[in-house]
Amino acid sequence: MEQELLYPLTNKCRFDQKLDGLWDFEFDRESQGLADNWTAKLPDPIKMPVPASFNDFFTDKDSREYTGDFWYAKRVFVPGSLRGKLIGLRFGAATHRATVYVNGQEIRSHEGGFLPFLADITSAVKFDEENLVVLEMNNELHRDALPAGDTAVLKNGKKMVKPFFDFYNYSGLNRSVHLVATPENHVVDYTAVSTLGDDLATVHYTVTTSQSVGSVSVTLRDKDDQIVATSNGRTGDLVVQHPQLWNVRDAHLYTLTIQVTANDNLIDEYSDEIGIRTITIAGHQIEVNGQPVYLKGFGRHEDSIYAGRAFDLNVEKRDFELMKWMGANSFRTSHYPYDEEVYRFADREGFLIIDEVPAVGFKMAAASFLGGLDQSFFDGDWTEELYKKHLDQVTDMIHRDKNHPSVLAWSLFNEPDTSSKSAVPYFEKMFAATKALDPDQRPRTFTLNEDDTFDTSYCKQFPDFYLLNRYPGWYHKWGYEISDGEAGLREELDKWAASDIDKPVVFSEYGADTQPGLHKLPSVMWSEEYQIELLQMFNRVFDSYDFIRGEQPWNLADFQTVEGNMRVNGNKKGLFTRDRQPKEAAFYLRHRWLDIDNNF
Ligand SMILES: CCC[C@@H]1NC[C@@H](O)[C@H](O)[C@H]1C(=O)O
Repeated sequence: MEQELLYPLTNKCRFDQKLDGLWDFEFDRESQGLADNWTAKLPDPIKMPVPASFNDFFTDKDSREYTGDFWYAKRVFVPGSLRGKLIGLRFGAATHRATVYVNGQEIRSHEGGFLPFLADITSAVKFDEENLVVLEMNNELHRDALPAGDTAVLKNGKKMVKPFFDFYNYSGLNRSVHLVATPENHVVDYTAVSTLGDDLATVHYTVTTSQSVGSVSVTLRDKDDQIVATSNGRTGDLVVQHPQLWNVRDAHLYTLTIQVTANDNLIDEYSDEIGIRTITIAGHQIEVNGQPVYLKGFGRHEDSIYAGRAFDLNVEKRDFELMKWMGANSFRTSHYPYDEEVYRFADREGFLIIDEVPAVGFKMAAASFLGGLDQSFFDGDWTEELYKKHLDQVTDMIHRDKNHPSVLAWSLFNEPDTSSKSAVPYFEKMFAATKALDPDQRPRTFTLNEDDTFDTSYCKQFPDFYLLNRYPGWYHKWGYEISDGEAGLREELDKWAASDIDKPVVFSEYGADTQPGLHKLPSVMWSEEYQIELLQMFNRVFDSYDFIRGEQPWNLADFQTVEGNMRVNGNKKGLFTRDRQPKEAAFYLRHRWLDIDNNF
């Protein structure tokens, strides 16, 4: 669990320099790099862009599919002007695990390929000189790690990942690396939680500093840079008269500035943009500022050609333009926390985010889809170690993202195996352990997959609202049989309706693989016509039940997966192609969504 996850910035007290660009890179096929002193020098490196996944740059399959240890290295100049400060390297994401060395000194390790971590290199750094930064990394999948899978050893001795999930195991330094410097006495973390009154709002804040000395003052400014509230102390209330509330697709942000002073000297300063809003679940309604919202959006992936799972500001900008064009207002960070810039986009644009940890593949049926066993996942002897890593990553996700107004809820699993009783103790522990992590107490949930229905899931008691992944018309009752698929879906929803459950239901996945340009009259599966017919079927169902409070088809865009006889160079359920151009269904769904008010 990380102590310092604040987003880096440069100001009078702090220094932040992105180390994007070409790093040295080398596969360590024999896992001998450490023994052969690669921490001092990579023997025969190539150049590798950062941020980027290494996989798709290569033209040979051994490199693209490489599984095992690999190393990055870069010489980093640290200016002498930073003397007296804490010097760090902040990694946005190192997938899936890394150990950091500076000038040959081991600094720290980190497990978890989708969340940031800070390496304090103060003791190893040389000022006004180049410093050798080296990372030893590994991208193997294991059942006791997130995301879950296996790593097989082929007869030729090469390793190969067997994901229990449906996205490609893109690996590397997928997000930016920052050289950062902060004062020894600095702001480590803050929280800001809003409550609303009659034409006023109260932002209750807490500030954590690395040392107990020094005074803390907090100022809130509006978009015109006018001070609207101030307070002193490491905890307190900022009372805002006539607040401009953050709303869905009507975002208003304030700048919160924290200053640490001692003897009238400014020691540290940290600023961030926050939104004043509340999130509540009221019966079967999801409410923002006490107003019901209806979620229109997507499951997504951080995925694009060339750099794989790398965060790419250009792709993110295009994705938001597409989602706004569609009339969307939300998305799920399927199936892992995304780059921090994504949440800042959503804060500015007024999008709601269901923030998800990579607790994906916790289901042996998914593994059997890829040749695994058929036992219940939570019976495995790996669950104790898995739970530790799972809780660690939920904790860091909430710690990192808790101050974003866009974050609506936390998704603690994607499609876990809850149709076995052995899942219940694991869920009991996880939901109990995470209850108090979010100062804003946002709802917690997980997605129920195809096999985990109203009748078969043993874990319906845990989530604050339900996310349903349902695939009639694709994975079963497909083609001309889709009418039976609709009937079966309605039968299940009739049971939800007849039950005493009064919580919102959001459809978080449904869709059909569609080859762009494939047309058939009448339709056949994979044709653009069929994708529309399937969406029409789901929309008829959604419009029949008032407790359905959101629709997020799978997926915004086509994305890369492992090879398989059910994948045509990746998953094609996108409403847009992988290069972000619309399929016919995008126009159909846009027409529907532009007619549905955000507060419907
Ligand atoms: C029946 C499970 C569906 C599955 N759900 C998780 C996503 O990550 C996959 O891409 C999606 C699919 O197979 O299209």
